[in-house]
Amino acid sequence: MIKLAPSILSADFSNLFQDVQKVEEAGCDLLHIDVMDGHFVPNITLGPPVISSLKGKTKLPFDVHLMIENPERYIEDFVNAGADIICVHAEACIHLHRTIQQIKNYNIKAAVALNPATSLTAIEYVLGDLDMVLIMTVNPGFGGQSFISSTIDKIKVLRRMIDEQMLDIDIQVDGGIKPDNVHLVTEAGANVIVAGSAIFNSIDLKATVEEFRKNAR
Ligand SMILES: O=C(CO)[C@@H](O)[C@H](O)COP(=O)(O)O
Repeated sequence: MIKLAPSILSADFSNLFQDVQKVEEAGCDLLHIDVMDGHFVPNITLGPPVISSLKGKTKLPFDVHLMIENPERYIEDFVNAGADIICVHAEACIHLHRTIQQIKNYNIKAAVALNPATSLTAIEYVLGDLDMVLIMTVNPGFGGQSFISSTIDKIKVLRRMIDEQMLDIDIQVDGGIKPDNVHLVTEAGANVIVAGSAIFNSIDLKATVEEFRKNAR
């Protein structure tokens, strides 16, 4: 069974709360919140005040994906804003192990994201400390990009690493995932699916969510 995490990057920001309600009613599992700083990625999005404005208004857990440099400086702010999962990029952390421990000290879930060109060796020695690994299936920064198929092998190798070590870690994928290609990532071993444009541009949200779940089997 997959978990579906709509990426609010593709939501209508002028009606953000209503869009969050819609994805909750359609049966999604997590709210994927894309935080971008204009440095680590070219785009700028939102920060803790927007996240805290949604807290308590939805039952969906907040899955906060930090596409920012020096994320260790802001972990406390995002925890206070209501993050349930914080994901940092391996490429953005000088002391990745320390940053993961910093997140876990708040008793929330810790995740690490890897860009398409980053090897799994970047997380080899911290894998046992993680609740989730995010394999980026596009280069981070923008919604609506095309899925990069070379990431499928990376998902397969990661699934093998997790299973061999008998760890309980989610594999999340993010970027260019639609109902018609979701099987590629779930067959490879992913179980948490981020989808932005496919969800928020859908004219029949419930049907799209069902299609994701059916095709992911
Ligand atoms: O983090 C990102 C992009 O950096 C993603 O969360 C995208 O927002 C996913 O959007 P789609 O590719 O599904 O439209």
